[in-house]
Amino acid sequence: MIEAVGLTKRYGAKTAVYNLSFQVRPGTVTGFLGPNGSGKSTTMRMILGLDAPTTGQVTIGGYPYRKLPNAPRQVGALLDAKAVHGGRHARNHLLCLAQLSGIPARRVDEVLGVVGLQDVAKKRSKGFSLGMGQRLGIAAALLGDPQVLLFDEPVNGLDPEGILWVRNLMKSLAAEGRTVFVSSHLMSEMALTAEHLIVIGRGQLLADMSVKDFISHNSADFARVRTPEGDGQQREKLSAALSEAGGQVMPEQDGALRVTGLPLPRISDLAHGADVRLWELSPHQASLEEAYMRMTQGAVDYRSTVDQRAGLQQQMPPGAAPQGQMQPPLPGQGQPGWYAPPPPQQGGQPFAMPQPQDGQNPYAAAPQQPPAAAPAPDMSKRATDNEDAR
Ligand SMILES: Nc1ncnc2c1ncn2[C@@H]1O[C@H](COP(=O)(O)OP(=O)(O)OP(=O)(O)O)[C@@H](O)[C@H]1O
Repeated sequence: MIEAVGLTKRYGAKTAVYNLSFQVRPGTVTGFLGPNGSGKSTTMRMILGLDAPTTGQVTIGGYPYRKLPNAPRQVGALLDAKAVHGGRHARNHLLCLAQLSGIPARRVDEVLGVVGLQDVAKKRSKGFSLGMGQRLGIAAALLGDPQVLLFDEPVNGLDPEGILWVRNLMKSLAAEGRTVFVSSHLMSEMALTAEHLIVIGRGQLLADMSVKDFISHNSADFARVRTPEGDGQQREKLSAALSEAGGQVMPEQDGALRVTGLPLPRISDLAHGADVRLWELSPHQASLEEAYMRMTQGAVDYRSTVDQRAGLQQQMPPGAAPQGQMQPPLPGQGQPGWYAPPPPQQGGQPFAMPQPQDGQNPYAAAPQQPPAAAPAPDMSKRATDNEDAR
């Protein structure tokens, strides 16, 4: 098990990680999520003893990495697949690592087979593609047959077959009872790979829960309802009936209505009662990506005054429309990358604020102006992050 307690890392005036406490348990794949620059790599480096915490501690099986007996055989990691001597053959690279840790040479051939590089074992790694480099990095992580594995963006550069292979590999390692901690920006992939999530934003813990709970806490299931095309009157009539019955109705770009707060049979009955024909009535579950974007967009809303979309979202939460009156679509609404505000059960909170662990939550006191101890928001980078989200 990996355990972080009050982990904080400052680089001069920059706080990369602040008061982070979490556990990564064996037997499941734990995903590590957070926007660019949120502190994931810094946290992983501290777990691996490559960076010293400013305060707090992180242990593996009860020991800091540097005090762990026979660490390379207990912990394997892929941090930066490019950190390889490019002039060496893949096999020689692994042989060097194996010799340093007292691992027998036959294990090198085993892991080359596991990652599918046996045919290029005698090729210099500088000629490797991004995906081949990732496979070599994964082979190095597996070399000591460790119980604890950390992977920073393992699917980076892999083709679909490679992504599927990594997914199955992570799951099978966890199923063997190992501790598997993996970061990724690919939400769809994380949803298929991880069972548990640790989400950080600006170096602080935002969520530590199962994928299932994360999605249900940060999104709302909804129904999509479609009336006959070109019949705006029917659509308005249905919208009024649904709103009157307590539903939240939002028009989508393609003319459908997104409804929350009413079960499907009730929507059907209300449509029938209003004499409105339906062309579509379908249930939809929010994706991990949607839940994640809501949470992290919410974090951006909380800080930024430059994100126009944030302002729009705050002005028009779901259900804010007067009863029976349909709001026009928000700019971008219904387009890929548009994410509705958090569901009403979150009480309008922009995101699940981390609870103070030592009474010093830096965001609680002055939400718009973090004190020096807190990770300072990088406004230029945040704007770029939001561009990515769109
Ligand atoms: N050695 C360092 N010196 C100064 N600042 C650093 C150093 N390492 C990281 N940082 C800063 O700490 C913050 C967290 O960086 P980190 O690389 O841990 O984030 P990340 O979540 O891994 O990002 P990404 O998803 O982009 O890989 C960033 O603002 C980064 O610029």
